[in-house]
Amino acid sequence: MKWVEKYAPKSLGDVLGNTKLKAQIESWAKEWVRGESQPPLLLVGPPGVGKTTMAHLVGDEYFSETIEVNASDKRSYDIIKRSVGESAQTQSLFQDGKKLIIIDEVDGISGRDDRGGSRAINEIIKNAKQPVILMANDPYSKNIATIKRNATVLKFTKIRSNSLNAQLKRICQKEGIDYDPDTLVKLSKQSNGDLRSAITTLQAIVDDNKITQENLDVVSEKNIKQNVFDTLRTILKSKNPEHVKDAMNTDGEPQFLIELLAENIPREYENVAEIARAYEMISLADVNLGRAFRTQDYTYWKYAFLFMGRGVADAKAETYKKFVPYKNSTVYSRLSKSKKNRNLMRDVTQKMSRKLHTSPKQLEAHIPYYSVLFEDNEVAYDLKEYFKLTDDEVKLFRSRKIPASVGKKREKELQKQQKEHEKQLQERLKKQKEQEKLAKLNLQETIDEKEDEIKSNEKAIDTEDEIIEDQNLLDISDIPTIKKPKEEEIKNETVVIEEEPEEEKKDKKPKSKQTTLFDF
Ligand SMILES: Nc1ncnc2c1ncn2[C@@H]1O[C@H](COP(=O)(O)OP(=O)(O)OP(=O)(O)O)[C@@H](O)[C@H]1O
Repeated sequence: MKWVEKYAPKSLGDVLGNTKLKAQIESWAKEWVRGESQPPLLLVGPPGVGKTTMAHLVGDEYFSETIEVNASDKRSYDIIKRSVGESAQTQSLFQDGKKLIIIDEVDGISGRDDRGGSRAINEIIKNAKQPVILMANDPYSKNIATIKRNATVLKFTKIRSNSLNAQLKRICQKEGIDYDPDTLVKLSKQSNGDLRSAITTLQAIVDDNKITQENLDVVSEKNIKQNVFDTLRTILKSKNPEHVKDAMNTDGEPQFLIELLAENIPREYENVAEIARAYEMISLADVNLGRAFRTQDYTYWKYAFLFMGRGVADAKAETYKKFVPYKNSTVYSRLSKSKKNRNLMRDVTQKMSRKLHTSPKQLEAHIPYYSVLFEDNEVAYDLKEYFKLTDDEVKLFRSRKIPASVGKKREKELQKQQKEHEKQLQERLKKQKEQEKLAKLNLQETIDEKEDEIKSNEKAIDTEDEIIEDQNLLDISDIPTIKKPKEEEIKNETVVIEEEPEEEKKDKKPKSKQTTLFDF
């Protein structure tokens, strides 16, 4: 069931906001009940603030019957003339209490329309013998200038976002929906005081019993000026050209509206010919939209809006008074899912690329191979830890969660491995120290040996010195004699040193000679 209806106020006390106006309407109703005729009330204000709701609750609580008509509906105008018109101008035959007449969308009627128009309505309300409540959105519409003079005008204001937020929370709690409080605050703010729009959007964005920021973002992007679901509702529910035109004042993407219409036309329209006509209209809208984009000639844009707005609205012969649960476009919910996946892919590949020193784009191509690796629980756990992935990010590779037991087991194993590693490290250090110690000892030994060697060398040198000294003390006769050169020898500039005979030399050599290290 549509939540705006399910959670509509059941009594005047449940209506949020506009409390002074509520009291004013109640005292007006009480006057009627006391038999005091009152001028009609004209409730004006933005959509979705409870004007219609309040009017109906007043009817339920103070009058015997409520008759509601739409001022812009030709069939409704006939009703006004035939039954409401009469009952509005005459007393009931049976005097069984007053009938409240509610005339909605009076700003949509045109004085030029010969079957109705503001003149007819003015006639009715001037001579009203029954309580009449009229409703309009635009207080400055020239269509209601005369009506305003004949009625008490009550201006409704937007509902505060705090009250909206509280109501949305209540609905979520009653529906057992898992909600993110920040998303509700955001939705309340962007609903711009329109409770109907807030509740409709809330119901549309529920996905898998959850309300997430992402779902809201997908709708919000297309939902800037007029809530796109309200535009959809107006096109499908109304035949009033002015209202449809106003509803088209949405900054949302026209393509999104086309998708929404395509999804919901067969939910609202029952007649096959109407459905065919409506689809023909959105097909023409689509063609013109394509032309607008291709040619950059935005005249086509205007045609696109006319086809999807007036075209679809006029495809029905009469408006349907029934409850219709509109659905968000499946195209966009699919897009929302793929947007979610794209974001996931981007986050994961960025994390992995930092570790692997490769580009995220390249990694994207390898995801299927990683998925195969992720099939094994322990490998999946190790990869998750290594790349520092979150549980949600692991979902990119495998749908099953990594069992908690695997994590505990791997942690224990890792701790054991760490201990083993530390032990090995300690042993290696110990060995290294021992080796260093041994090397030191060897070095000391070599140093000692060398020192001994040096010492013995020094000793040898001392002995040699002694020998040399001894040799210095040898007999002068050992020195070879230098003969005086003859005159002719001097002339030849040659000096002949007379050598001793070898035999004699041998005899003159020292008797013993010590061998030193240097002789080797
Ligand atoms: N003041 C409110 N208190 C509680 N619920 C509200 C209030 N206003 C709107 N709603 C919810 O929104 C639904 C639509 O409100 P309603 O039709 O009364 O708005 P409206 O002001 O008449 O809008 P419109 O001008 O478009 O007809 C209600 O059924 C109810 O669920």
